Amino acid sequence: MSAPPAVRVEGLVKRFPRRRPWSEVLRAPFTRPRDEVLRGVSLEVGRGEFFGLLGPNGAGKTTLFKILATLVLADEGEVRVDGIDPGADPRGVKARLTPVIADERSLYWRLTGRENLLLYAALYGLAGAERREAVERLLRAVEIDEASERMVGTYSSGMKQRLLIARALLSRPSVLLLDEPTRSLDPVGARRFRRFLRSELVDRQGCTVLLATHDADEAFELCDRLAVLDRGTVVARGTARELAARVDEHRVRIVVPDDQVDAAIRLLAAEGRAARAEEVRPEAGWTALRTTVEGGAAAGAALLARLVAGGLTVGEMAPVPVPLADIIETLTGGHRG
Ligand SMILES: Nc1ncnc2c1ncn2[C@@H]1O[C@H](COP(=O)(O)OP(=O)(O)OP(=O)(O)O)[C@@H](O)[C@H]1O
Repeated sequence: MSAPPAVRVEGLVKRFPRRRPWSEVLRAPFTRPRDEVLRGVSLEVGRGEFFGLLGPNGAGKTTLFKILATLVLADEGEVRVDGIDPGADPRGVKARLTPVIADERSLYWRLTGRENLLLYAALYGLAGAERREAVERLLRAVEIDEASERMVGTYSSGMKQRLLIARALLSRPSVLLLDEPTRSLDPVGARRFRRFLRSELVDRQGCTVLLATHDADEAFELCDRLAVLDRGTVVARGTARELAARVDEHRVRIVVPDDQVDAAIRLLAAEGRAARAEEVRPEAGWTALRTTVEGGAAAGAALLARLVAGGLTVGEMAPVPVPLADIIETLTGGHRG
C-alpha cells in the first residue's frame, strides 16, 4: 500500500460565533449567529512538498492551520496528517506536525536565545552532545549565533521569528506549518531567510511544509504548489505557472511616437481599456504605454490591427509579465476580510 499524503483535508467546514457589538447582543441575546469561515476546504499535500496557502486577510488560512495543529476542532469534514485522524489521535498528530503560528510570547524572554533552544531541545527528548550540536547548528542556520547570549526580550521581531522556527525544527517535525514566516523581516533578511527555509526544511530535513503568506512572490519562489483561499473556499490551486494561466488577462506594452500618445490613449479608452504611459523616452521620440488584453496572442494581434487602422504608428507591441500579486488579486476578486 502506498504511504498516505502528508496532509489531507476533505470538505472542511468551520463556523465561529459571530463577534457582535454589545448593542446587537442586547437586542437579540438568545440568537447565536455563526459565520462560516471555512466552507468545504479540500486539499492534499504530498510528502516533502512545499505547499503555499495564499489569500487575503480573513480568508481562513490561520483557522485551517489551527485545525491541522489540533488547536481548533472542525465542525465538518475530514483531516488526516500522515494518515492520522487528529480527532482520534491528537498526540500522534502533535508528534508529527509542528505549527509556527507567530506567537512570540511563547518564548522565554528572560532567557537567552541559546537557553531557550536548549530548554526546548530537552523537552523534545534531545540530550548531551546531540542536544548541544542541534542547538548550535540551528542558531547558526537562523543567524542568531552572535545574539545567542542575549536575553530574548532584547531581540527584534524578526530575530524572535527566526528563533521560533529554530525551536520548531528541534522537534524534527515531519510536517511544519509556517504562518507568514517573513512578516517581521526586512526585504534583504526575508530573501536570505527564504533561501534558508528551502534549503534547511526541504532539502536537508525533508519536511513537508505548509506556508501561509500574503506575499505572492514569496509563495511563488518557495512553493511547489499553491492553493488560493478566499472567504473560506479554495478558489484556485496548482503550480505558479498553472495559476498564472488561469488569469486570462495579459499586459502588453505598446510603443508609439510621443505625439501620438493622446490619440493612442483615446483609441484604447474607446475600447474600454485603461492605458498608462510608462516610460517616456523623449530623446528617441517614442513613449511606451501599458494596457491589458483578454485572451491569447490572437486578441493581441487583433488589437494591434485596430490601432493601426485607427491611424497610429506602432513601433513595438510585446507582452509583459503580470505581477504575481495581481494574479492573486484577480483570482480572489480583490476581497478583504
Ligand atoms: N476564535 C474566533 N472567533 C470568531 N471568529 C474568528 C475566530 N478566529 C478567526 N475568526 C474569523 O475567521 C475568519 C478567518 O480568520 P483567519 O485568521 O483564519 O484568516 P487568515 O486567512 O489567517 O487571515 P490573516 O491573513 O489576516 O491572518 C476571520 O473573519 C476571523 O475574524
